Amino acid sequence: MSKAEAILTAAQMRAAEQAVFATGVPEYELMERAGAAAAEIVWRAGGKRDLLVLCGPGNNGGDGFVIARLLRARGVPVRVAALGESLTPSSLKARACWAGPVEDIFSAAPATQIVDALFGTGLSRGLDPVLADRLCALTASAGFSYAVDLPSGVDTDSGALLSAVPAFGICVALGAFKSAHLLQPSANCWQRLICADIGIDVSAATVHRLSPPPMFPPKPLDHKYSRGLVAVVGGEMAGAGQLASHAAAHSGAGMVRHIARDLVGGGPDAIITQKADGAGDVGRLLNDARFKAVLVGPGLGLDQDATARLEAAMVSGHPLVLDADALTLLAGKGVDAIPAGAILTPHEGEFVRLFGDLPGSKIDRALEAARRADAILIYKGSDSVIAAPDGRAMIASGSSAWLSTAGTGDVLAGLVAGRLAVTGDRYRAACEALWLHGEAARRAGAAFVADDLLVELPAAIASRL
Ligand SMILES: NC(=O)C1=CN([C@@H]2O[C@H](COP(=O)(O)OP(=O)(O)OC[C@H]3O[C@@H](n4cnc5c(N)ncnc54)[C@H](OP(=O)(O)O)[C@@H]3O)[C@@H](O)[C@H]2O)[C@@H](O)CC1
Ligand SMILES: [K+]
Repeated sequence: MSKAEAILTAAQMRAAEQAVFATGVPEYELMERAGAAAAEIVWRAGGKRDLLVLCGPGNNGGDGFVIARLLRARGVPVRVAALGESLTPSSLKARACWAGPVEDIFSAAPATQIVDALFGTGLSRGLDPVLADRLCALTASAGFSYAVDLPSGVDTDSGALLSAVPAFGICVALGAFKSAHLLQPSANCWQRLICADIGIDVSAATVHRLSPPPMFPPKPLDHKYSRGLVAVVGGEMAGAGQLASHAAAHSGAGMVRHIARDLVGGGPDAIITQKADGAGDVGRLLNDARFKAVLVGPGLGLDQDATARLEAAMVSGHPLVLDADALTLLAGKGVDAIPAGAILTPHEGEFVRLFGDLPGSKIDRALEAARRADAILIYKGSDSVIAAPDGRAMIASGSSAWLSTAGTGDVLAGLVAGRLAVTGDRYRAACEALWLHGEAARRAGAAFVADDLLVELPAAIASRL
C-alpha cells in the first residue's frame, strides 16, 4: 500500500507526528516541511497572484505563516490575517519568522488567492458563525482557494461540517489523509485533494483509500469450475437477480447459475438459469460442492417464500454474499442471525436496520458492524466503506454520482459474488468489486442505466491485468 493511501484519525496523526519527533526531528521542522509542501502547491496553482493567508492560533496557523513567508520570498504579494495570538511553540516561531504585518481577519481586504490555515486537526467545535461567514465570504470572492490540511469547520474523524464550510479549489492533506478527506459530506468541500508527504510514517495504518487493485488473468490450465462457480438466488423480482447474474458473469468468474423463481429470458445465454419453485428446489440446486460463492438478496422479496429461499442459501454452507432484501429479512432477527463469514452490502437504511444507530464515523460504524457480525461489510454510499472484522478498512470516495440509479446495487452484489468465486478472499473480493463498479461507472460516463455498467466491465478488468 503506498504512503499516500493511508487514512488516519486525528489521534493517529498526532501519534505519527510524535513518532517522527522521537527520531530527533524537531517539532518546528515538521511545520516547515508542511508549510513548504503547501506553499509549493499554491505556487504551482496560483503563481504570483496576490494572496491572503488566514492563520489560526494553533499549528495549522503556524503552517500558514510558513506558507506566507516562503511565497513572499518567491515574489508573491502576500498578506497575512490572523485570528488573535499564536498559542503553540511552533506557530509562535513560524509567526516570528514572518517579517510582514499581521492584519485582523475581519477587516482584511479580499485577495485573488486565499489560504485557509485557521484550524486543522485540532478543531474542537464549529467556528463562531461570524468567523465562518467571514471565511466563506473571503473564499467565495477569491479565484483560487486552498485549505491547509482541512477546511476550517470540518471534523477530522467524521467528516461532519461543524459550521458553514466554503467550497475550496484545493485541499492539501498534510502527511496523510484523514478520515474527513474521504468521507461525506466533507469530501465534497473541494475540487482537488492533494496529499503532501512530510515524512510521516503511515505504515501501521489499517484504514486505506481504495486504490486500483492488481488483477490476474486465468491460468492456462484453468477451466470454468476452477475459475469460480457462482450461484445467484433470485426471488420476487426476477430482473434484479438477472442483473446481478450478468454482473457476476462479467466479473471474471467461470460460470454463473441463476436460481430463479420465474424465468424471464434475455441476457447472455452463457448464464444458466434454473427454475426453483420453492426453497426445497433452491437447496437441491445449491447442493453442489463446486460453488465458490452464493449471492442472495437482489429482488428476493420479503415474504415467507423469500425467507425460506434465504434460509436455504444460508444452510448451503457456501461462501455467502448477502444484499438488499436478504439484509432486511435478517435485520428483523438480530445480529446473531447474520451468518459469520458472509459479505454484507448494506446501504445506509439497511445498515441502520441491521446494526442500529452505532456511534462514531462511518468508518467506526462499519468496523464495529463487521466485528459484531464477523462479516465483511461494504457499507455503501458516495463514500463506501469496506470493513473487516480484523480492523482493516477501505474507503472508496469520489465515485460517479450517476451511480445513484436503479439496479446499480444489484450489479455491485453480482460483482462481489463473482470476485469472491474467483479469488476465494472475501476482503479482496469486496475491494476488487467496489473498484470495478466505480471504474465501470466512470467509463459509462453520464446518465447510464445499471445495465450499461455490464458493458464496461471487461475493459475495467483488462485495465488491471
Ligand atoms: N503537530 C505538529 O507538529 C504538526 C501539525 N501540523 C499542523 O497542525 C495542525 C494541528 O494543529 P493543532 O493541534 O495545533 O490544532 P489547530 O487545528 O491548529 O487548532 C487548534 C487551536 O484552535 C483552537 N480551536 C479549535 N476549534 C476552534 C474553534 N472552532 N474556534 C476557535 N478556536 C478553536 C484550539 O483551542 P481549544 O480547542 O483548546 O479551545 C487550539 O487553540 C494540523 O492540522 C496541521 O495543519 C503540521 O504543521 C505538521 C506538524
Ligand atoms: K485549515
